Amino acid sequence: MADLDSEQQSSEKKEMKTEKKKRSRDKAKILKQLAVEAEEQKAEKKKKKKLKQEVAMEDEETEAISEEKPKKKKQKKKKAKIEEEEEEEEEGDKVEEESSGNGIMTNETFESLGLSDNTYKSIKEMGFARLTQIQARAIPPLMMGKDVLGAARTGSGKTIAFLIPAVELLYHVRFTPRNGTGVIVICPTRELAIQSYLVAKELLKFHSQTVGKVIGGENRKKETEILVKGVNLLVATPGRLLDHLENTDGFVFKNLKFLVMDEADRILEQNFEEDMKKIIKLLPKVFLLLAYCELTNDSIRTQCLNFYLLQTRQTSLFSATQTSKVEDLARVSLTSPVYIDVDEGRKEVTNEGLEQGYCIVPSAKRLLFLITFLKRFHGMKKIMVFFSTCKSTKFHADLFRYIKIDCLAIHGVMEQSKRTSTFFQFVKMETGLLLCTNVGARGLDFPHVDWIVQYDPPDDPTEYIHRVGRTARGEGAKGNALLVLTPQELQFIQYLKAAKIPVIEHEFEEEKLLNVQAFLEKTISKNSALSVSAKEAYKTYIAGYDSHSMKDVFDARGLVLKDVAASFGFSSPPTVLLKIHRGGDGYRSKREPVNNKFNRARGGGRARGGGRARGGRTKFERY
Ligand SMILES: Nc1ncnc2c1ncn2[C@@H]1O[C@H](COP(=O)(O)OP(=O)(O)OP(=O)(O)O)[C@@H](O)[C@H]1O
Repeated sequence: MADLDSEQQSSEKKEMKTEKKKRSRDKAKILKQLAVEAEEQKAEKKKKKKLKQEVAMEDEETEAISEEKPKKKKQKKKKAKIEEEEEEEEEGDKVEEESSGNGIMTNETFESLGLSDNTYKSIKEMGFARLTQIQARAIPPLMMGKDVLGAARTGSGKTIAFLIPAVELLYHVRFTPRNGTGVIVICPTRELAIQSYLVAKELLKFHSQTVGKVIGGENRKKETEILVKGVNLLVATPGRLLDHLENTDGFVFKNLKFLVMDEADRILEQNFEEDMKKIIKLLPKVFLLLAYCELTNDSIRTQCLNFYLLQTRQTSLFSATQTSKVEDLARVSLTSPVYIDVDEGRKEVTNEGLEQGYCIVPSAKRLLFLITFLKRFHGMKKIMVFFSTCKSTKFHADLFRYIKIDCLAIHGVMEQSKRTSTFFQFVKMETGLLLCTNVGARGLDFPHVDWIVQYDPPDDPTEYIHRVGRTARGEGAKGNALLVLTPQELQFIQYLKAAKIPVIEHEFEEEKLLNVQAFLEKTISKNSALSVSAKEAYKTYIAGYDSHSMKDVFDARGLVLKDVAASFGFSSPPTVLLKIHRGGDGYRSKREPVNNKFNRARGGGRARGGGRARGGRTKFERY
């Protein structure tokens, strides 16, 4: 037996060694490539800066002698101001980079946490040795039973920061299936719930406690069967969780001890708010029962009884961005919460390895710009492109496939099985293209994404932060982000800067665009399926635009329909019924004031009312 063990151990060691070698080889390869890219980018930046200075000088001269239209002049002024700020920031950044470290890791080890052997074994298998900052600061108080409000940048390991204490709690209280659910983790999207469920499953691999998920779009009957058998750690999306809480007999949740809201600011936005209120009302607030009958050691039993029966349900809220709503909930519902803001005082809210740029593209040229970009990087990089509506995502996917740009797509009006398989397909890809709505914006941990392209602008800086957070995740990781704005939308850059998001301008080079507008128009007009898809996309794009909450920047009244139509492959605007709210309160309510990160300005939180708000109007699907 001992021989077998040592044989197994040595073969495990060998496997680990080979795996480690492979990883460090991959890493070295990536680092080498990144170094080359960084050099190229540096040279490119220098060239651009010089060019900008020359253009600025020329502009100044022409401005002095010409009588420009006031609107154009205003835009130019705005641009100049932004450029000036960019340069100042670049200088400032250099000083900051030199003076402060930018890592997310600590020197603390998982061993130092005093975890159960089985949890520790899983963590070792996952390849983690040291704690990230949020883990070092959140795990100890959570394991002491405290409520935690945790904020840390995207990709910094928040998931296991709350899952490790959850697993440890279930283990120490000795939960069994018949005790039902002891931990619920609520996630805003189905894909994120699947991802977190898989991490929880890995952490529970050597434990006896059970794990499950309930998410919209999946087979409800199967979920019911699993819930009735007893799921100790349950990951859920809000709507489906509420459904089971209200309607599933045999779902035991009276023993709930720990509730986690991942992406809490999103979960507390308007379209989840009603569900969340009901969920919180239904869930127990005080521990009622423990698995103490199964404890054999009397003193431990007494300790557990004393400790846990006095406790209220532990609650924890996590996100990279926080809004006043999260703080309000924390104030009302959490018991003496521990506030952890890992990135307090950082000059930037996004990751250091992220190169962020924007490009001012005239509305009529947007599609050509995107196709030119994709043709350049397609097949060599892993790219995510964000659209504002489901129909627009679908149309672009249909079109790209037709013109032989392979792509995947994820949006809210797809069958869940297709969504899930697409999600896993993109996880596995080394290079590839994923078109998506904001279902892809939060929490998803696709490895090694090179580019995030925001083809349609985000609703606000908060959404921007989460979208770009799909790249440059983890210690030392790099990535690129590109925001496409029309000249009328330039003002959005000011909001990004106010939210501490560093973006630089990339020159729009019209002469470099692929000359395929006529080809696209012909292709779309000849293919009836594409044509219908394009019309739907065009219509929802305008409806989405009209409902934008930042009306000072994204005002549908400023759209030139002929140009918008061109970006959907039409030679003239198609005949569709458009309802633009000229007075303009849209379907989505105003943004919350910028008030993130525990009363510190960070991104712009905002309540959403778009999409299929419960009981509200169904206008178009944004997710
Ligand atoms: N201690 C660690 N050491 C190394 N890698 C880690 C560690 N903890 C987590 N990771 C890895 O870092 C990546 C990002 O983690 P995670 O998805 O939890 O980030 P997050 O903070 O929740 O991001 P987001 O805000 O986008 O949801 C994952 O691939 C995860 O496996």
